[in-house]
Amino acid sequence: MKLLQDILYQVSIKEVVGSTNIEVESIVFDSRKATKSSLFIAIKGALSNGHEFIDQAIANDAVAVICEELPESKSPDITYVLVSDSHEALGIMASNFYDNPSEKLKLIGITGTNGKTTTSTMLYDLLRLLGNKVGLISTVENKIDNEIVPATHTTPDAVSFNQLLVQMVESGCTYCFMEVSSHALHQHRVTGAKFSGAVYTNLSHDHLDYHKTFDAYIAAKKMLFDMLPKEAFALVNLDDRQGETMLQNCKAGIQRTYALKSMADFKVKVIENQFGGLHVNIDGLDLYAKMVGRFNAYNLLSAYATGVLLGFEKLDVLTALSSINPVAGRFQYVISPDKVTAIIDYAHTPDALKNVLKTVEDIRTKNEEVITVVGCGGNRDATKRPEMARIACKFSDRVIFTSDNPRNEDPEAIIEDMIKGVEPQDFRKTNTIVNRKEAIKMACSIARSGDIILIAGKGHEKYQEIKGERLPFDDLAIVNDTFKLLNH
Ligand SMILES: CC(=O)N[C@H]1[C@@H](OP(=O)(O)OP(=O)(O)OC[C@H]2O[C@@H](n3ccc(=O)[nH]c3=O)[C@H](O)[C@@H]2O)O[C@H](CO)[C@@H](O)[C@@H]1O[C@H](C)C(=O)N[C@@H](C)C(=O)N[C@H](CCC(=O)O)C(=O)O
Ligand SMILES: Nc1ncnc2c1ncn2[C@@H]1O[C@H](COP(=O)(O)OP(=O)(O)OP(=O)(O)O)[C@@H](O)[C@H]1O
Ligand SMILES: N[C@H](CCC[C@H](N)C(=O)O)C(=O)O
Ligand SMILES: [Mg+2]
Repeated sequence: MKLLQDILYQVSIKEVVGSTNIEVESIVFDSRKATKSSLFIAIKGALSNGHEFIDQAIANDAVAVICEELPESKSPDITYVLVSDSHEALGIMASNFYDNPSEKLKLIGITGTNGKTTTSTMLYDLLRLLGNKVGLISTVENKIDNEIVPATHTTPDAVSFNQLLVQMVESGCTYCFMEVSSHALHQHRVTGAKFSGAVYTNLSHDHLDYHKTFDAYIAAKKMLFDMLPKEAFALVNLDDRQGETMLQNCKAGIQRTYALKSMADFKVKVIENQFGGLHVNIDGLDLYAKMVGRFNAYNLLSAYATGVLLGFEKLDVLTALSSINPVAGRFQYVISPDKVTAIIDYAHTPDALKNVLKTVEDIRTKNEEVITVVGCGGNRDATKRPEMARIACKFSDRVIFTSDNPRNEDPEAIIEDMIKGVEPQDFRKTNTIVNRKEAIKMACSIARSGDIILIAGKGHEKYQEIKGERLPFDDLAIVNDTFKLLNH
């Protein structure tokens, strides 16, 4: 229970109709979730306009409404607060309503196109190994110390996010590492939170369906750095073109860079990259890590730098990093008795796919074939489809185009979009099998001893989303079953 006037602290208000000296029991942005004494925030969304549900929220006993347009007919017992940006107001109010939980632990945000889950999970594992109670908010799962809370989004909505932080604080967590997606930043899901640090991984082609232009995508990512207070640290990848952009006008008192190629505060050198893992040199010290791929050298380095910026001893950080296991579905591989290697990887952007296939190229002997099974998600950026198909062909000997999560799109139409990117000389390498399970089975059955199969796009996901339904699906389980069946 909280007074509306306290929840409104720091919200930019244009007009108030009614009293703000009223008690609020819950804060909701979905009219269907309004109950007795709820505060309802009307949001103009991608699919519908929450302003059309104000009366429904009131019918469900909401006592106050936050909106960008005042309704023509108002209920006399309801307080209406007019704001210029409901999303922003929701972020600030959710934090106020839950007593600003982000101020009660060290919250570190990780943003960028690729590497967020890997880096935040590494940091969660690292800080636990260093003896702390830690929270994690990620695509794969959320964690309150060692309790798993299933994730629905990469970054939860403002209310769920603050609720998770409250649970972390109550469980004694002193750190929380969280992925901050560009959608979340643009929709102000984390506005109002106090970050102790922010990490930038990289920026490449994704989500142009939502942000429309690359500049708008950059601006969304930069919001995390613009939010940082003076006491915070900002850590950016200087090998990435937008690394320095993130630091422009950033108020964080500690600003540090990391890189493989450029001059930076934190540097890493890759000594060996093999299926067994990475041998790197960080700050003059050797690290043998279980992760595979040069891109993971960036993730290891940013995790190391974050550990050091949080005040931990360099050697302790490196020792802990060497024992951390890779994240599920990120370059996760199985080798059949017949020596066929199948890699399951969450690469669902052109850059990620290129990185993974280049890693395979680095490691392979060239006597074998690389067979890639790949699809693209429906209801997501369609312009990455031809790019991903072109890259798959460029770095593979054979490619099977298939479905990812078609969502509400026609899977065959998605594959047609992909095929537009195939260069004429590469057509002979390609096949289309719309059914993902059949595509994986086919890849396993044509592979000969020594060959490498890459199954890209779905990584850890345990479902396939088709027409609003999430059907059980598991790339890794299908590979294991097929290998068994084939006696490979
Ligand atoms: C495009 C997008 O990001 N949409 C997110 C957004 O929904 P929205 O505000 O656009 O919702 P809407 O359906 O148009 O409804 C507008 C408003 O009317 C309300 N409403 C609606 C119906 C009703 O009867 N009553 C009512 O009050 C809704 O509750 C909402 O407040 O806000 C919702 C609450 O936070 C999210 O669940 C929803 O995520 C959708 C499901 C989604 O798929 N999002 C993906 C793209 C996403 O966010 N992905 C990123 C990761 C991407 C990456 O980095 O790879 C993530 O962070 O997960
Ligand atoms: N630092 C990196 N640079 C480039 N590619 C990477 C990097 N780290 C991981 N990848 C590739 O991107 C894929 C996704 O990695 P990860 O899940 O860590 O990214 P993410 O940013 O969390 O993605 P999402 O936006 O879906 O949450 C991996 O499977 C791998 O192919
Ligand atoms: N967080 C990403 C995940 C994409 C995963 C891929 N399997 C797909 O469905 O496109 C998104 O929502 O765009
Ligand atoms: Mg993620």
